[in-house]
Order: sequence, then structure tokens, then C-alpha cells
Amino acid sequence: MLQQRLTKLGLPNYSELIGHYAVLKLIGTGSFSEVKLAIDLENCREVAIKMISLKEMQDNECLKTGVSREIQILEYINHPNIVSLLDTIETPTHLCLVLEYVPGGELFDYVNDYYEKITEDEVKQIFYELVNTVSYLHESNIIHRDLKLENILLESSESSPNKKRIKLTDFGLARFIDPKSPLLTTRCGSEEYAAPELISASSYDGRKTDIWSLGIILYALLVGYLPFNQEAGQTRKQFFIKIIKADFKFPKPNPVDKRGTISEDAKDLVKKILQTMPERRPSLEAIKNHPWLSSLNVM
Ligand SMILES: Nc1ncnc2c1ncn2[C@@H]1O[C@H](COP(=O)(O)OP(=O)(O)OP(=O)(O)O)[C@@H](O)[C@H]1O
Repeated sequence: MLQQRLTKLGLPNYSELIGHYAVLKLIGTGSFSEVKLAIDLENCREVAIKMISLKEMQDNECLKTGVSREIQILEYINHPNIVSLLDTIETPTHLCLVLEYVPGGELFDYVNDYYEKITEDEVKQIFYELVNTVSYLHESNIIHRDLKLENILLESSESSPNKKRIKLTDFGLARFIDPKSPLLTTRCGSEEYAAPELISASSYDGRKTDIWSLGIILYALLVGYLPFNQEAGQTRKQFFIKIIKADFKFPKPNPVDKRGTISEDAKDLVKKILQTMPERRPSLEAIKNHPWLSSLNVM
């Protein structure tokens, strides 16, 4: 009966069945998970199933806490620019998060592959959606703590449409905060996106560190690479000092650069966000009202 249904759907080659989801192939592997493309047999919709080993969760308390927070947060939120959690299933070996499938890949790969073709208007569109999404999270008293190009998926896979919708994912480090006492002490996230206070202070406000990460993302979208990266020959300490001092530069305009020069307004916004002192960083509202971003024609 099931086999007949699958054949009718043109899916005879599924590799396994998880509940009513027929798994087609592996999409990618994370530190603690495998993500597989599957078809929901109830409505023929594609889904992404993030599978986390139960054994691994048993041995790793942090992972267990992270996964349960991720589920709790994804069940609580509902936003068009955030990947939806559709279902959770436990198999004898894995906890499976059934997620909305986002086919366009990671913003990280998009920037690497198409940097020269991405216009500043497109950067503005992507960044505007991202700032709105993070505003929604912060208003819901949630901080993401792992905002980076790899965790922003794109809905469409064509190489140059100007209306690319983002989907924020990977809430494994996200958490609810109490806005009356927002300071946290657990350091997490990728070093390249880490705010100075995550390196040098004993506590931090996750809303301000999320805003710093937005500044890193904006720089990378404009320039094509990250402002802080541990370069060959640079020690970890030197790398951290650069972050602590917010010591970054924009590349000099190059006439052969196909992408063209970066506008002064865009540079100004990056400089305003990437400030060493967290309290000097603009609020999300102020970022939206900055001349560079507020000049966007919202589509
Ligand atoms: N909903 C989704 N739709 C399409 N692809 C997805 C989806 N969720 C994750 N992926 C892809 O699956 C791969 C693994 O994702 P996952 O979130 O498990 O790990 P990661 O973010 O790459 O690594 P880490 O767990 O170390 O942060 C990535 O390439 C990611 O782009």
C-alpha cells in the first residue's frame, strides 16, 4: 500500500521512512546532526529532517539542553523569515526535528559564489529582512547568539533575483531572556562573529552581541569576506585584540572591482554597529532608520 503510494508519487527510491516522511537524501551534516531531505507523504511537501543522535544527547548535557531550547523556541515563534518547525519525531536512535525545507542554500555560499553580482540594493533587501527578523526575536525576548552567514538560508536558488527571502535557522544556541536582567555569562557562537565583550568581559547582553553579529554580516555582504578572521601567521591573541579594538578597515576602492564601490552610507552603518562599547551600538530601530537602510523601497 505504502510502496504503491510512493511509486505513484514517483518516489520509489526513498532510503528510509520516518513517521510519514520518506527520506530522499542527505542535505548536510552539522556538528551534532544530519539534515535530510524528505517528502511528507500526507501532503507531498518537501521537508528537511534534522536528526540528532539520542546516544549523543545522553552523553552531552549541553547538546541536550540546546536541542530542547531549540524545540521550545521554534514552537513558540512564528515568522515568515524564520524556518518553521513542523513536527518532532523520536525514532529508537534519533530525535528528529521536521523543518520547513529551504531550497536556496546558505547565504554564506551565495556570497562566496556570487559576490561580484550582488548589488548594494540586494544587500539592503537581505539585511532589512534580517534586521526585522532579529527585531521580532528580541521583542519576543529571544536572543539567537549564533547569527552568521551559514545560519541564514535563502528561499530561491536562482543566481540573481533581487527579491531573495531569507530564512533564519539554527536556534541551538538561542535562548529566552529576562529583559529586566538580560546579562548572561555563557560564551557561545562563532569567534569571527563574536562581540568584544564576549572575549573580554565576564557578562554580556545577548541583544547587543546579536547586533554586533549583524554588523559582521553586513560587512561580509558588502565586502565579500569577514572583517575579523584569524589570518595565517596571526596568533589567536592578535586576532582577539583586533576584535576587542574593533580594528577593521574597508578595502580601498579598486577600479577593476566588478562589484563597484561601497557607498559611504553603507560603510557608516557598519562603523556605527561595530563599536567596541555595547552601549554605543545602535538599537535595531535606529539601524532600520539609518539613511542607508531607510532608503530601501520595501517590496
Ligand atoms: N530547513 C533546512 N532546509 C534546507 N537545508 C537545511 C535546513 N536546515 C539545515 N539545512 C542544511 O543542512 C546542513 C546542516 O545543518 P545544521 O543546522 O545541522 O548544521 P550546521 O549549522 O551546518 O552546523 P552546526 O550544527 O555545527 O552549527 C547545512 O548545510 C544547512 O544549510
